[in-house]
Amino acid sequence: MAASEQHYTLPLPGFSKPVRLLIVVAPYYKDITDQLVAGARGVAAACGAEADLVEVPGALEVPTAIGLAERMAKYDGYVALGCVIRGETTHYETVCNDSSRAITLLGLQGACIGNGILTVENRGQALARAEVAGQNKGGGAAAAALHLVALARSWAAGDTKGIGFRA
Ligand SMILES: Nc1c(NC[C@H](O)[C@H](O)[C@H](O)CO)[nH]c(=O)[nH]c1=O
Ligand SMILES: CC(=O)[C@@H](O)COP(=O)(O)O
Repeated sequence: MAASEQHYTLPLPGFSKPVRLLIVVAPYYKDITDQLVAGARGVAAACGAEADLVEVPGALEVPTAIGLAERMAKYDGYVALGCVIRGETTHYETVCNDSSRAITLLGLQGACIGNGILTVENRGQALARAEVAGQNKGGGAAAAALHLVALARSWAAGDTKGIGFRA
């Protein structure tokens, strides 16, 4: 897969203090989310970050797990992974909208979260986006979380010329 189809860039190198990520995965479609997890772990390893993993039943529980973990203040960032495939009813909209909105709200409250919950029409779309050799959306979500961690750390250190700012 051409790297150009993997729509993310790794955060700038050089985390001086180890980064601890928590991957929260909803293995509703485990064969698909296993690819997302592999992609996220690959990016975390490439950036020297540690990554723990917890499972929840479905995408609707992912933000709750992140909120619980954030209160423990044990992790620097979070990778939300899952796969939501449209069914016969409107429940698809609920699962997609409520999980993504809750994750966004947690981010606005200061949690560094990359959202790799796929919201797709069918398995083919899911596989194309989950496969590490494909669009690697799990890797992209991990990169997003790490970018936010780097940004938060650079600003906390008073560095406004680092990541996120351009001279
Ligand atoms: N249909 C999908 C779900 N549905 C389950 C919900 O996420 C939730 O676990 C349930 O409503 C209990 O609160 N979850 C997915 O991750 N993917 C789906 O396609
Ligand atoms: C995304 C969903 O919740 C969906 O898979 C549930 O299927 P259905 O709408 O047919 O009940």
